[in-house]
Amino acid sequence: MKGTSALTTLIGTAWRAAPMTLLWAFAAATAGAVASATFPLGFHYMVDGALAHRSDEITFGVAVVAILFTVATTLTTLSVTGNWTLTDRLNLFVSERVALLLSTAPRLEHFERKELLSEVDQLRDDRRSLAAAPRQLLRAWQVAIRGGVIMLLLATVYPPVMLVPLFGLIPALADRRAGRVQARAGDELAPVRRLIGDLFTLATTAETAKELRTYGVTDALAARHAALTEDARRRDVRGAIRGAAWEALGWTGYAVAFVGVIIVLVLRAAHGHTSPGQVVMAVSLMRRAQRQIAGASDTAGSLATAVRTARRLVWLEDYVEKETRMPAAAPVPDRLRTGLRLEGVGFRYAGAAEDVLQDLTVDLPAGATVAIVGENGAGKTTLVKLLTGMYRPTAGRILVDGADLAGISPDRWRTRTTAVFQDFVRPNLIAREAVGIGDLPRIEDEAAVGAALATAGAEDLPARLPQGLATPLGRWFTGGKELSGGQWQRIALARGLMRTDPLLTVLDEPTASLDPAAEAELFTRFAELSRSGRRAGGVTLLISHRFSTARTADLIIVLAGGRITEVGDHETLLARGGGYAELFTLQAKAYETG
Ligand SMILES: Nc1ncnc2c1ncn2[C@@H]1O[C@H](COP(=O)(O)OP(=O)(O)OP(=O)(O)O)[C@@H](O)[C@H]1O
Repeated sequence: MKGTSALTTLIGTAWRAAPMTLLWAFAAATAGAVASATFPLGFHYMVDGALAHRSDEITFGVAVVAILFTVATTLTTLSVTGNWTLTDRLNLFVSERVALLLSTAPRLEHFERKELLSEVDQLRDDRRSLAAAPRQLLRAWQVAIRGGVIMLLLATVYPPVMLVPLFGLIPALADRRAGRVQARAGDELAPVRRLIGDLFTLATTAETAKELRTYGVTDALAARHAALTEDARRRDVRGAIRGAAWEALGWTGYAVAFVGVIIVLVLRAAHGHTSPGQVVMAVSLMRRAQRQIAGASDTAGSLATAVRTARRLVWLEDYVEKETRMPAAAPVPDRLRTGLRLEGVGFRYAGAAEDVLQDLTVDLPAGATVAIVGENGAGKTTLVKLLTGMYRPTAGRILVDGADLAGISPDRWRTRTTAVFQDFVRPNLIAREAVGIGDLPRIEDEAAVGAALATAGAEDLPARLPQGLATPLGRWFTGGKELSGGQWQRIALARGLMRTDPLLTVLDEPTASLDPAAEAELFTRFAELSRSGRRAGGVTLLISHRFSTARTADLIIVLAGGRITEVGDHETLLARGGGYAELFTLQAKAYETG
């Protein structure tokens, strides 16, 4: 689907959203355009009537101007109101569509790859231009009608004058060129603007304020923000000047041609080939023609932005559709029989120079608790992203009971996985919902929410909240209750416990603000749940830097530099005396002496 048919889709949407408004706006725009282009006809009768001392002609001329001018202004005002109603409805539609598409794309690559991110940013910024597209099209329609009527009236004066509107092509083409120059400058600036926005958020958000002040980097951040803004401003101005130069060139060309035509008309009147009234009408019409051309080039510019944005929307629709479409999506098994298997799995982030994971082959047996340990940057979280289906391996495959995960719809796979991440979300919702969104169909189920909180070690939290589970959490609400870091963490854990029969449960260092004993106890609870739920054969995966927790897992995978260096249970790995044994002993000693 191309941009133009995307516009057709939008007009279709406008029709569905507000058919009567669209009809009304169209009718008012058409009648208003005819009336506003025709009223200079009255000047012709007024001037020639006055020169011939004919009062009936003067009266007719005055009536034509008065009636048509009033009709034109009234209809234009009314059609503008209709147009804005239309734009508002479409704006809502397009914003919802963009939000829905971005949030339902099954994988997260579009938030990662720079070229996709720029497309998404531009689409977010320009989405209003799409909503304005039907309004712009109506304006273009009015310009066409006015242009046609003006040409007809000019033909009655002196047919060659009909060519005058064509001179308007010179500035129109120059304006389009200027628009392209500015749009290119805008595209080039998109990444810089994103960075400026990020820096601004960083410098003005409560969550980051603490650390920034501690390290005294606020001034440096402000300086970086100022430097980037200045750079963006300079590039912006340069683009604007280049655009303005093109515009000036075009309009100078038009002015020369316009003055030339007026001289010709005056000479014709002097020789009696044209009446003075017709000259006045023609000059007025030519000025209106000039305004139509300026309006047309504005409309063309806005429509060009709308078409570009429509293409981006269509690209996003296609991208999400392609990502979601699975030729013959394999079903998610009801329960795991053999488990998950990594087979030569490798991964490289888009645009990165090196693989983050290489040749991982390991079995995660059904019902097992598995710990992944490894230094910072070893690739643990990346492996989780692959197992939860957010990203696809760039080499090898992940098997779910022997079936390739790539063949299972990511959405369906995700209904059977649950995860708690290190950088968990702190949703400003009421407490029940902040936990309940872990299993949407049961978001209102207080018993399930209470049970999840209890397993997460926060059974007493509702009693401490002023309105129990109905208490709004966070600072967004007036009267919302802000929680401590540890309390938010328990909420996140409870959220991760809402699903009762996951095939994969991931705990990616969600317990950083708990002490080692509390972390180990929580992991044991998750493991017990997983064992008691062995009917579904789910795998529980824990990422932790604490060996005291990892040791309780059925299977420990040691990752180093993106490769698996050791696999086995705690006893086996300890007996082997390798890297795991060394680090475990070191950590145990540190706890003893600490
Ligand atoms: N979005 C990304 N784009 C490019 N590279 C990334 C991205 N996320 C992570 N990496 C790189 O991948 C490597 C592994 O990162 P990952 O987050 O998987 O490590 P980790 O073992 O979970 O580390 P940690 O223990 O510090 O959380 C790192 O070198 C990191 O720089």
